[in-house]
Amino acid sequence: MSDVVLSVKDLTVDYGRHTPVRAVRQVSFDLARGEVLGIAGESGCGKSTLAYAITRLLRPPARLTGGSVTFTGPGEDPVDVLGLAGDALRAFRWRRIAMVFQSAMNSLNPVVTVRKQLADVFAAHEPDLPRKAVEERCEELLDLVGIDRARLSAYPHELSGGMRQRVTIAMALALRPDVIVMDEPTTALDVVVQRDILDEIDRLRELFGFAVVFITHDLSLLLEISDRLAVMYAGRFVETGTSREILDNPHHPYTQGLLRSFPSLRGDREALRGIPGTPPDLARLTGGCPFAPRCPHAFEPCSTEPALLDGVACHFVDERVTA
Ligand SMILES: Nc1ncnc2c1ncn2[C@@H]1O[C@H](COP(=O)(O)OP(=O)(O)OP(=O)(O)O)[C@@H](O)[C@H]1O
Repeated sequence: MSDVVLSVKDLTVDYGRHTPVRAVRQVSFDLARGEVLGIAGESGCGKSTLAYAITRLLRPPARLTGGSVTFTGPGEDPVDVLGLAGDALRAFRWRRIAMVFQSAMNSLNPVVTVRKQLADVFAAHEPDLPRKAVEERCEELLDLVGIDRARLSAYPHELSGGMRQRVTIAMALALRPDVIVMDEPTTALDVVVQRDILDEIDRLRELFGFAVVFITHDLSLLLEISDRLAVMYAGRFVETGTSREILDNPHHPYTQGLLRSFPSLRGDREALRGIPGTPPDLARLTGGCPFAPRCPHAFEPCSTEPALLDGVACHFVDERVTA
């Protein structure tokens, strides 16, 4: 049995047709069953676009223009996710891959009770489930995410931000998916609530064994919760490795800069230094390394874009390795 539940190869997404902006450029990764893959990068680097592409939630003007996404359930044949349509696609979402978005308020309907929002997932995907069984499943889901069952009758605005995010996690868990894609799920929450939710996600993952693609700009948070990490810049993965490798020995100058930009949740206190400059405008990429204008090590070879070799896309690193 393959240990890989999701395999993404050379995925490419453009916005617009005439002068397209390439927001995701040839991204590839394998996600093992039960593993947490963290994807880090600054605002606008294409993280959300990648998440939407994997879950088939892209909307125009975004277009998938290349690559493949393959899902393999335990003991099952691989499924070409990009080829799914209609009922097959609807059945696939939630049941196999679920998504948790940054803003719980945007994914919850403000005029519908928690009970009805959870029950709607079952109505759509398990329409034969009797009412009583649905009620029990909704209660169990709230138990799982640590919310009192009495809150089933609440409307989203009656819950705190942390509770609302727990409800969206409960919804994602409803059909016991194999993969949950989480896009900045804790960014809008204060640090203490953020910590509680991360612990909760970890506990639920231990319990159910789903794999997680966890997306955030906060690299230090990802280092804590991820087995493996991918650092994204200008639509591409520029460094990949285990969290340990990246924490102990970051190679790419951008990864090094990101690590200095966030306070470590553990370890020594160090002065924070941001990365000078701003991320590139994806509509104006020149063909060279997109990080070169901000890079302290930029030199002549950076006028061409480096390939991702042995987990890092950087001419300066390549030169040191081969020197
Ligand atoms: N609706 C749109 N139309 C045109 N271009 C878009 C659109 N949405 C995003 N883009 C382009 O795609 C790029 C990637 O956006 P995306 O939202 O995926 O980045 P992100 O890393 O998730 O950022 P954030 O953390 O701010 O959400 C943007 O920099 C922008 O150039």
